[in-house]
Amino acid sequence: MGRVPTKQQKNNRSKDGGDGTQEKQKPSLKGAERSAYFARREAAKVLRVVLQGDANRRALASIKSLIYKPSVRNKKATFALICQTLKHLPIIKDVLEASSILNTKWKRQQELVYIIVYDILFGQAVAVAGDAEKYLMRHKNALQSTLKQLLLRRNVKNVEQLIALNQLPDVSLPRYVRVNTLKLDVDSALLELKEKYSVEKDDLLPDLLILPPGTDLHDHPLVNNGSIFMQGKASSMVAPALNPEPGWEVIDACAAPGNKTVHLAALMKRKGRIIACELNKQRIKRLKETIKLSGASMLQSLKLNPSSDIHVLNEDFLNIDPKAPSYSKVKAILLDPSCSGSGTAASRLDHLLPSKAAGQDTDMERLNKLAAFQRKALQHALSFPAVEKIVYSTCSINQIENEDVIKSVLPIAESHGFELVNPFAEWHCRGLPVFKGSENLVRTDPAADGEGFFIALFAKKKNVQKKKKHFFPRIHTDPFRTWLYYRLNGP
Ligand SMILES: C[S@@+](CC[C@H](N)C(=O)[O-])C[C@H]1O[C@@H](n2cnc3c(N)ncnc32)[C@H](O)[C@@H]1O
Repeated sequence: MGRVPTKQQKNNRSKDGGDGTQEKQKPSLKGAERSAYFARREAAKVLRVVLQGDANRRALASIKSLIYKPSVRNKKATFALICQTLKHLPIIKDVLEASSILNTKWKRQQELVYIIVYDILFGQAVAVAGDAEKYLMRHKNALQSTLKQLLLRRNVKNVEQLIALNQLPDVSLPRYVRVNTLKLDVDSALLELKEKYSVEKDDLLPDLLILPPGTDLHDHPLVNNGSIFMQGKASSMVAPALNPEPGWEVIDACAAPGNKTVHLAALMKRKGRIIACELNKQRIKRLKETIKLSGASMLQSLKLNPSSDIHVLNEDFLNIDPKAPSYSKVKAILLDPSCSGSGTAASRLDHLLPSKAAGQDTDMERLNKLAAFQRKALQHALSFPAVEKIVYSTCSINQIENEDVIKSVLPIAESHGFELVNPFAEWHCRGLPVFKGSENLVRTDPAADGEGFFIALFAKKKNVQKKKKHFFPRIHTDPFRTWLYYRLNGP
């Protein structure tokens, strides 16, 4: 399975066999056996992070993003091994439990055990190499006969039928890439990609290109040098929905990893200022990397005010004082808060995770907490004095995080002079019809569009903007106009 590691890679291998645990001795292996040995340990490391994140309901990263880290060398083999192991995990766990072969030592290395048991029961032949392989291969017969008994008990003929009992449909998405116009124009990107792939322009977003499903671009030079970003269509719709003008000051309220921040920078054509606010210190690093890769420049201080830059702020958005002079000119806010991620679960392969198997993700307490934060953050965004537009987005399909949030803040938004507007008139999929005006909301459908996103755009009513400029300053000196103003606008 996979490539033989290079000399450099061999030297770089950690002394612990890659799974965080000491193995007595490095086995002397050759060729494919050696590759499989290391792929299992790389896969076990990623699987540990994925399963721990899933168990805590706090995933630090998706399977794909962990695989694409430079530390994972044999990406293809490792990815396949993790997906297959996760797909078979309920069966593997049942077999291990029923066969009672794991003592405390092996339970501490359970991710590596899962991977090896996958290979023993369903995958490739396992060479007796490495302590874990040796141990599990000694129990090969017990594992195989326990699996047979399991199939009998569940009344299925084969493993495929057992898996099919709790599987979600496969999603086969086109590969979308957003051209980073800070570095490359769309036609040049199209030409370069066309040399190798079949590529089309998207009909809604001018900087988006569509490639066939499964196109593997993670090592493509245009991706590596930041000329294109592997970003889905729904995610690429959020910054254009806000459509900030070059020269504006904009806050990206929940910014990391920064895909939408740098999209804003591209749309603003290097003119204006973006404050990229992110609470999580660990994610600030990712945010800065994204900005660096995009070619946008980063500011160190909010006080400086050059023509175009991104200022990264490690801060709770809710703690930013809207009345502070530094924010007095903020004209637009992009609010893409933490959400359940239910709309991108399939593309992130979350359906393979234990907590999501058989549609168990109905943790209402968590959803209520998320919705409470989303409402608070949106209300906070509405209180910035000079703001003219706010875009709110989630990658969730849950009404509680979407329409319900908008409905609950709508009276406050209207009291600040905002209305809901429709950012993409021609878009086919709209918000759930749970209040008047929900036809302005944008949804993307996980089945038809591959991902379930939600976008709401608030804009200051035109007459409010105008009156503030021309009419309001005079109301103190003209009683009739003061009366008329309040008649028309309310208190
Ligand atoms: C959905 S992600 C944003 C994705 C980002 N807009 C992009 O397109 O790359 C939400 C982010 O908000 C951050 N966050 C959560 N609560 C926050 C808060 N109170 N203030 C600022 N950032 C917050 C999370 O750490 C997370 O990085």
